[in-house]
Amino acid sequence: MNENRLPLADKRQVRRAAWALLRGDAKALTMVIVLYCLAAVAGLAAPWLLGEIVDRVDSGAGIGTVDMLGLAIAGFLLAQLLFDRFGRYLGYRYGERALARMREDFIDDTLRLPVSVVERAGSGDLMTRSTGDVNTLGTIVRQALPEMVIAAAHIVFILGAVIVLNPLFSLCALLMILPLWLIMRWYLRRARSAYLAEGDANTEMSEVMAATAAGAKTVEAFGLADRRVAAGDATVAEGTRTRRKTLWLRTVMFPVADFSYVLPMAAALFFGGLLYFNDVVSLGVVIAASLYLRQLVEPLDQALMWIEQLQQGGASFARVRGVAEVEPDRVPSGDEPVGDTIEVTGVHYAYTSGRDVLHGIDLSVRAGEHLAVVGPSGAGKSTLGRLLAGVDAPRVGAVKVGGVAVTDLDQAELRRRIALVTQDHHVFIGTVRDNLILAKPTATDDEVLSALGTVGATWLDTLPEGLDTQLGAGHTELDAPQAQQIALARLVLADPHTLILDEATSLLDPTAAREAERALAAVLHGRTVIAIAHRLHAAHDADRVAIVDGGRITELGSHDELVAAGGSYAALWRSWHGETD
Ligand SMILES: Nc1ncnc2c1ncn2[C@@H]1O[C@H](COP(=O)(O)OP(=O)(O)OP(=O)(O)O)[C@@H](O)[C@H]1O
Repeated sequence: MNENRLPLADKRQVRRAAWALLRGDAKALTMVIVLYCLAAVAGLAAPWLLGEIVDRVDSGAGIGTVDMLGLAIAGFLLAQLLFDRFGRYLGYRYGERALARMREDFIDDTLRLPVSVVERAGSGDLMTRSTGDVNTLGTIVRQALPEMVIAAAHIVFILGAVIVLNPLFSLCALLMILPLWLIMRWYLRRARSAYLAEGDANTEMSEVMAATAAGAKTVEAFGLADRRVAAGDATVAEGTRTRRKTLWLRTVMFPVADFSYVLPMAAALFFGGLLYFNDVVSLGVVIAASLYLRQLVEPLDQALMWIEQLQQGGASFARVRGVAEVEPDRVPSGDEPVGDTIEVTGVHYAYTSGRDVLHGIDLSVRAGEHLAVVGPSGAGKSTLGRLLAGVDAPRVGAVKVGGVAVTDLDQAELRRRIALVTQDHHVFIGTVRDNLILAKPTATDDEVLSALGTVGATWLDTLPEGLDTQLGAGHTELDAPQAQQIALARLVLADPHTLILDEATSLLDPTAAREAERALAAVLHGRTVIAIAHRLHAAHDADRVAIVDGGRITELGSHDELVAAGGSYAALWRSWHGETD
């Protein structure tokens, strides 16, 4: 497995998490189990009462007794129905609540993940866990779990009833348990890989067919028909082979299971008959025991049906819980920064060990200074930005704010001081207000409006419901400059003293960029700004410019100083200036 992938929870962690999930609503769960047990107990009455009827009629009882016992059977069946109905009702509600708790925990765990871990794992991994795996768990918690508990309650009580009736008959049940256990073990060991292979073969088959159909003209032009037919034949052959394998598994498993189901009843009738004729048990007991053993079939069948799902659920739970097992990438030291100066000393950084992309960066940015970082593609500018913003920690050296390493600060504390602004300006589904107050949950409407005013978001007045306007897919959609203004207004509300801008305006078209830069200028005012810039005029306006090349700062000074020094910045400036002239 890719070492950057998010971890999987091990068996012990899955067990602990499942237990915590079940215990989270213990009262409701107890109630559900009690109702299921009552339903199972009520279900035991009918076979026993039928046996009683036979015994009593055998010993000369009249129609009145039969009527009374028949009525009792009806009563117990009704009770079973009611217990079962309320048990299921509460069980499904319990399942929904457990699922909601699990989803909330998953979101909490996801939000706690260090940014660098998510980036390395890739968002696809997290997406699969939050969709596919959470849905699988939904089916388990909603359906498989209640059905398994119901089945387990029935199995336990039916076996208990058989033992109470006559322990000899419980041996008949064993006749079924052993072959069932063996065949299921045999089946489950092979089923997973066989079904996965069948799925893969199906995918391969449709891909080859689709490619042949899509490229029909090319196939014809180059006379590739025979080769494509051969490729198609090969995938069909593989599809047939894998299907035969799964079919074979089923044709062994189902008959053995079906045969196992009838064994106890047949044995109960055979041995029961012998015992009856030897006056060891009454006819009623034989009938009741045979009916109980017949009753075992349904819950066992259900349990077997869900076992495979539960196995899949276990794998999904390991993936979902794995997110909670990611270690935090920092432990806050509790030190309070003194002042807002940023100091970078002797910083080296490598994405892959042994290959540094920053080779000893020293830099001091005083509070309120505007520093532009320029340099060729791949020079390490963004990497430096990430270290300054505390997303990653340097391999060697230190990045400090007010004398404290940025990665020694608690995440929330760090974001109150330093914010990284990139090209991504996400607008969340929700109202305009929701989109803004996530930067400062306590912000009043006046503060929100003032923040939007600062970044020149005059379009707010044209929205149908002002701050209450719903944004996002299916609602009001904002264009790129508006989305950027939302992002900038969030910064105004969050009010960090330092902003790291990583090409924050480069994705916008030039007209939009000018507008955005005006908004940006309003936000930057009075803060320390480290701007990774494509456009040299941003460098011209900065207090100082740092040229990063090959993972080192090669030039550092004011625009005028660097132009006067006649180095690479001066050359760049001359060529850019010349071009724009
Ligand atoms: N996630 C990553 N994993 C491995 N290497 C990376 C990663 N991100 C960047 N690099 C490498 O680190 C070096 C510096 O990249 P960085 O993105 O910091 O440069 P940059 O100066 O910002 O470039 P650009 O202007 O093109 O964005 C490059 O060689 C790049 O290939």
